[in-house]
Amino acid sequence: MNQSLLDVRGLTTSFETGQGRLTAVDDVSFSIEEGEVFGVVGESGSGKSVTALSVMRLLDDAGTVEADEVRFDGTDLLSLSESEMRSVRGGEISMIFQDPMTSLNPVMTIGEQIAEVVRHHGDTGERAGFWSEMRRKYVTGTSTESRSWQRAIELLETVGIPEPEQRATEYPHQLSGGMRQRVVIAQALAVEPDLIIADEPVSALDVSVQAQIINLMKRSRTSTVSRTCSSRTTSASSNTSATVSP
Ligand SMILES: Nc1ncnc2c1ncn2[C@@H]1O[C@H](COP(=O)(O)OP(=O)(O)OP(=O)(O)O)[C@@H](O)[C@H]1O
Repeated sequence: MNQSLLDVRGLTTSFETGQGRLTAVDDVSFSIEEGEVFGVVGESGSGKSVTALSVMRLLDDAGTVEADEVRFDGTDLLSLSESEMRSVRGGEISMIFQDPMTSLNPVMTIGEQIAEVVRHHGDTGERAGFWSEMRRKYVTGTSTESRSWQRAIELLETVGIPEPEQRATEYPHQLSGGMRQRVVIAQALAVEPDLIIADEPVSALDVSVQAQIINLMKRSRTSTVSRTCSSRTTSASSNTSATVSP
């Protein structure tokens, strides 16, 4: 049987509210193939964000998520423990939100924020260990810190930030909105994800910058770092699923 990268069947998410139970996502099913751009479209409040957050298991306790299946690369996401799910979020699936300020730490330079993601990803991948780190530092002369910082600068360059070495030392408030969103994309790419879920990644940006960011995301899909890019560019009514092929 041909397996999709992400298979969602019968996803239903509801919230307990003061006015009773609200069903925000009602029996939604869709599949995303490797390399595919998938868009969810619908009016405001129709459940697009809640769909993405349900798949990522990022809803607070108020939300109840039920589904016949939420399977990513063969793994049933609903059956994973919270720590297993955290490693999926920090590795195979990245999420980009509408407002980059909510994703960035205001008191940390952007270079350090990306480098931290690179280090974390390296840790989960290769599990360096004290002696390998010492060998790297004193025999090859490169520490994990300097390699991850270098990688952060490369990623800033990839997402089109001018003078990346200088920018890497700056804080989020020193960047324009478009640059901040590029930084968030660089962070998302740093984990070399198989799937990027983007929740209106450009709606807070100027029209000309929107086009640049969309093009950047399209390019990342065809590069070796990111095989699949799922993008929610507009809004979907509940019970609607849409597959948009590139
Ligand atoms: N934590 C919550 N508690 C209660 N209701 C919620 C919660 N989160 C979302 N909702 C409700 O779920 C419904 C769907 O919200 P959602 O944010 O998914 O809409 P959307 O399609 O992304 O809208 P928009 O395009 O405006 O961002 C809305 O009615 C919203 O009020």
